[in-house]
Amino acid sequence: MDCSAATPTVTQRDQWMVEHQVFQIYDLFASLPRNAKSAMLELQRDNHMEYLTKGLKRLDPSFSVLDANRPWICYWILHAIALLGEYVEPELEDNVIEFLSRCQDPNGGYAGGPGQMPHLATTYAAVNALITVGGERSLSSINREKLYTFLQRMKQPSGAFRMHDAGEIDVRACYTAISVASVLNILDNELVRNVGDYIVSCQTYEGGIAGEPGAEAHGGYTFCGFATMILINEVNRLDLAGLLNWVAFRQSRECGFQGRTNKLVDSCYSFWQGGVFALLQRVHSILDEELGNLHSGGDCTNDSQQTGMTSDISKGEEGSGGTLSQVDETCHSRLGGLNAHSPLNLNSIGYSFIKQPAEEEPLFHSLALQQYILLCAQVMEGGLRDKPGKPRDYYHTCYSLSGLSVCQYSESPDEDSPPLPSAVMGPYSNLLERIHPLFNVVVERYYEAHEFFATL
Ligand SMILES: CC(C)=CCC/C(C)=C/CC/C(C)=C/COP(=O)(O)OP(=O)(O)O
Ligand SMILES: [Zn+2]
Repeated sequence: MDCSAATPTVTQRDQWMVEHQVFQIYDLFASLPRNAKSAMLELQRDNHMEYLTKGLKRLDPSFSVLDANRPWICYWILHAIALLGEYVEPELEDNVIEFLSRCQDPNGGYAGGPGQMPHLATTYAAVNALITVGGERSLSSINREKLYTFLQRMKQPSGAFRMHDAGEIDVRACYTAISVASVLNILDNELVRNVGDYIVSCQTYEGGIAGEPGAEAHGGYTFCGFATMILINEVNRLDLAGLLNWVAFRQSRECGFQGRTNKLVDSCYSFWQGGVFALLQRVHSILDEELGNLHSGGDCTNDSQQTGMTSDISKGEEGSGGTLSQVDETCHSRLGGLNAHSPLNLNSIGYSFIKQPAEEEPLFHSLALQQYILLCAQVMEGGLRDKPGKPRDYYHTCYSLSGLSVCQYSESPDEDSPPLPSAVMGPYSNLLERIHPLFNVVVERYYEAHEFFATL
């Protein structure tokens, strides 16, 4: 993924061409009889599996040594397979573990390929891929001590992180660092220090979050910044009402999401923007409280008594031992997130977050987004694409399916409430596995990793 090559604002003609192609598909769909409609909406599971498995087999070491993206390809493919509720053959899993171990730098972190420079993005991809494979051999292949040293080295005096030695400082770097530290149970106050200041400085006048201060709000960075703020327990420092307003307007006439204002719809934003909604559903009381403050002039002590907030995300796990959160119910601690008085178990935030039921209905049009993914992004022969006219690829397959899963579970407040058929567009057999929206790994695989690393 080349994030430095952002394309300029689209012309009206580009927009019309995409709308034309998409609406032609919707018109055709509308004209079909019932059974043909349902065939068109069906997730082509077998074809997706064939496309994904072929890709994994091509990852073998003879693949170009210059390719710096292979941990990403592992993650995109393995996660897509996991979303489909499938497993890969043990031999292929062994190849992945062995290959990623060769990408692991002796001084910590994962590079894009063996012998290359460790990088935070490929570290995130490798860790998520190994969690998705699961099992003792896969999880114990991650050198957490060295990884912690790598994260410390990437940490900047300002609090933000660099992607790699002498690399760029941005919101992606903050998210990938905090996400891996959290899931591996090595997150501490030192890594968290001032990250929140940096992310807050990246929230723009539009309400979304940019890659760096002064840049344009974008879905990819908004997801990264928002998820980071939750993982470090400082989410209430963001302007959540502004964020919600910005992301709500990113669902386009074509029913999918665009990444930023005046840009084209693209299926990968089904996750980057859809994931923001999944997170918002679980911090809704904080949003309500911010809105209440706006209207009441800001007496947040009263608001805290009304909503009982604070306690939710930062409470930690019951009975997990160690330093469970006793965050005091003061305005300062809630708005400041971490402070010296709160012995918060930072590493339990991801777990508590997913265990707590969603507080709100989805605030985007879930069925419309599913329609875009199934009718416009799905390639019937296998794989998913950005939009009609584009070729399929593993990145869009992974993030379209992640977004589809977010949609399907968007009305199920917790794990004990499986989605109703009305929440799943097309046949119920389209139902994917549920993800943990802070990390984007299938929730069952996340639990296994959480338990494994909690005991180390
Ligand atoms: C975890 C991790 C590393 C996350 C990365 C998040 C992410 C997708 C960031 C987006 C980067 C970016 C500015 C793309 C714009 O490309 P573009 O101009 O081609 O696309 P656009 O027209 O849709 O904006
Ligand atoms: Zn895309």
